[in-house]
Amino acid sequence: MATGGVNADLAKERERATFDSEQLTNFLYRGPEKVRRKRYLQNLAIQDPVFKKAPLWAFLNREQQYATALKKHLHAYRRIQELGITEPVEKFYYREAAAPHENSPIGLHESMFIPTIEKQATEEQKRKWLPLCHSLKMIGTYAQTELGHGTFIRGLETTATYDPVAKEFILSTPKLTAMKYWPGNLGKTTNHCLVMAQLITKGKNHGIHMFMLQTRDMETHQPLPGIELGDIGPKFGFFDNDNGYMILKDVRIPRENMFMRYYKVLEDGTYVTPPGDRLNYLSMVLLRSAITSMIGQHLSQACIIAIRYSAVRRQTEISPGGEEAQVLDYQTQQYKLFPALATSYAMLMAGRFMYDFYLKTTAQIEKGDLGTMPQLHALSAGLKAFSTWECTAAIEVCRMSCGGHGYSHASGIPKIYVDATPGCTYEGENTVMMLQVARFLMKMYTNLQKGQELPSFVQYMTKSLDTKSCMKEEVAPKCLVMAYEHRASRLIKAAADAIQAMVMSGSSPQEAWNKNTVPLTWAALAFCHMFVVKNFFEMVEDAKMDGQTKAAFMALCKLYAVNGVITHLGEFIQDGYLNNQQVQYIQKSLLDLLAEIRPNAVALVDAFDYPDAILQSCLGRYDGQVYQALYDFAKSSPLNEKEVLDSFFDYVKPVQQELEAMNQPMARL
Ligand SMILES: CCCCC/C=C\C/C=C\C/C=C\C/C=C\CCCC(=O)SCCNC(=O)CCNC(=O)[C@H](O)C(C)(C)COP(=O)(O)OP(=O)(O)OC[C@H]1O[C@@H](n2cnc3c(N)ncnc32)[C@H](O)[C@@H]1OP(=O)(O)O
Ligand SMILES: Cc1cc2nc3c(=O)[nH]c(=O)nc-3n(C[C@H](O)[C@H](O)[C@H](O)COP(=O)(O)OP(=O)(O)OC[C@H]3O[C@@H](n4cnc5c(N)ncnc54)[C@H](O)[C@@H]3O)c2cc1C
Repeated sequence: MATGGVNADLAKERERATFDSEQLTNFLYRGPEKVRRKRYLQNLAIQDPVFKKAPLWAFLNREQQYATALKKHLHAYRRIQELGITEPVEKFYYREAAAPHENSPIGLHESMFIPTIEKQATEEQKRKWLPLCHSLKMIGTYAQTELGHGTFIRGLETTATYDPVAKEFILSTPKLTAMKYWPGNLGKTTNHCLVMAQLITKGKNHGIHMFMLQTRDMETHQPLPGIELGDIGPKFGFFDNDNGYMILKDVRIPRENMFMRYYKVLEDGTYVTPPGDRLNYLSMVLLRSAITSMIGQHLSQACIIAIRYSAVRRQTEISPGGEEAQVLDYQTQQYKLFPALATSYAMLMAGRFMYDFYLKTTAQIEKGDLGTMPQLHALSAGLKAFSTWECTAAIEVCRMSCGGHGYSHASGIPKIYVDATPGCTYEGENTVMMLQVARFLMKMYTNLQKGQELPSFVQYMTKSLDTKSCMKEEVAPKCLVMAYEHRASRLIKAAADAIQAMVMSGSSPQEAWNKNTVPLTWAALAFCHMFVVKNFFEMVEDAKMDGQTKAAFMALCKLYAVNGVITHLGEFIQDGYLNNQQVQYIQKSLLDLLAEIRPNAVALVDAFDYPDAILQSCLGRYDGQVYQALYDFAKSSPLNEKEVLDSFFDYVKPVQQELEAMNQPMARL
């Protein structure tokens, strides 16, 4: 039954593209040399027999999924050291190819535990802990969230009480709600964690601080005395990770286990005031800064799968007796998939900006300049929330656009979705993050009213904005960006005015804030949306690539902006900024852009450059041989190992016999 070769429709798609997808790949990965290196590292992992031989996660139970993910990620960790790979992005390429769609049980060790030691520990602490971390003698995680509190971290209830006689902290879980609950890999994998706890010294509570806690014996891996911990059970996704719970019964740790780079408790219990507020929130900021790119990649994978499949899938004769159309030719299918594709590129660009901004700002913080921390916090919180909301919604659109096959794990999309969607919750629940952005924007608005200078990315607020759009029949990027600026400014002003009016008429600032959190999130969302649109246009304009590639890229960028206006039309027209005629221009532009992107759709997803071995999708295969792959997937289902299952004899047969007996004429008498 094997067909072989590249599916004819998909081959045609690649021939008709107006640009060379390799050019866009080079731009996405920052140059041809980096693309070569990425492919080299990915191939090394793909060819490694340890990874190659492992069974597909979809056919394993949870315990097996955990064990396989652990085995693969530990092997990858060792190989990365052997190969001398040190760049974070290169480690990422290798790991992603080594264990595609499998979340690392030592992921938080690498993404939060080690970076926190590097950034928040003293030189002495680093000397002691980092070598043990690198050799995996110490495997750690980030234990902050509790059963009762995840968002409001000032309300955490775990305590760290200093005993100046023993020169130790006593870590305690005073009540049920204070139990640590959710930290990744806390349950079974790790033997250490960073604990966030209320610091109490000399009878005074100084708020939450970070402590290093050993949870398990480093040889036997048994929990240490006074520590109860375990796995929290199966979840919506992240099956392969042991998110954990932990109860601390007066566990003593040495004074030196408090993270003391910025915060200090002296031997006699004196608390030394830190150089700035919220420096111990920096580990969260790191992950938030990385999430926008990460979620953009999740969506890009879903787009490859859905778009390649839509080019192969034929359904319904367009005219009676005629050929069935490729579903990608339906305008409605394009309206589902091309905005999703544009969103993935938009987020990859926003993620690129965000991570560079993080590196720049943290370099300043390292030098003691904390001035840009509020901007870093606002941008990382806002882009994390905006990107995870947009991308997870779009992944689900991609899944449904594959019809029934999208619902099967054979498509690969359900797993992408369940592992992406907690990004809306972890590292700061999205609504809460949007309200942090709003807090920053309100402050900027007040500063503006006082005539103060604003940071560059909110300077558009200082422009006296036109009341009418410059939009013409030829929908120009400049007018689109101005429309987004106008909408954001208007919504920021509306929220600020509403709060100010309530305060003027006697409400407290808190009351006025709490009665306006919905308009505040509208303002924050509009700000983030504008930021992403503007950044996308700027990055496309600055991109060094040939004219045809740039034109194809620009069409996507315009579609992202145009589609956003249509989706949020009410907010763009509420004050008459856009008139009926201009809205019609934008609607027409949307349809024109769908048609313009159509011939390039497959090339635009090929540019993401994901090998089949990473995608692991029967529908997203490069060769388009989806039907053979679906058949092979079905055949490999463990339910097919036996022709007749034991459950047939255990359950079906006895009930059949009982029913037969009940339905005998004699039995009814
Ligand atoms: C080596 C590279 C590795 C890179 C990694 C790469 C890839 C890995 C990526 C992903 C890994 C994949 C999977 C991992 C899977 C899961 C990991 C999940 C881990 C977690 O899930 S781990 C727990 C996270 N859990 C939270 O995320 C809690 C959210 N909750 C909060 O975060 C706070 O509770 C908040 C903000 C709601 C309120 O905090 P609050 O009550 O203290 O503050 P308040 O609202 O009163 O504001 C007072 C003043 O503080 C300012 N302020 C606040 N935060 C700031 C900050 N961060 N920086 C600077 N300023 C800040 C305000 O702006 C304001 O400023 P002002 O006064 O000037 O207005
Ligand atoms: C897969 C996964 C991995 C995780 N890994 C870790 C980890 O490694 N370490 C760790 O410490 N934690 C971890 N967490 C926990 C995670 O960080 C928290 O769940 C998250 O911060 C949200 O907090 P919460 O659960 O308390 O939500 P809640 O705050 O209880 O949210 C519930 C609802 O209340 C709303 N809400 C709450 N406060 C406000 C407010 N002030 N204003 C308006 N609305 C509000 C929210 O918008 C939401 O709709 C993980 C969670 C998941 C799902």
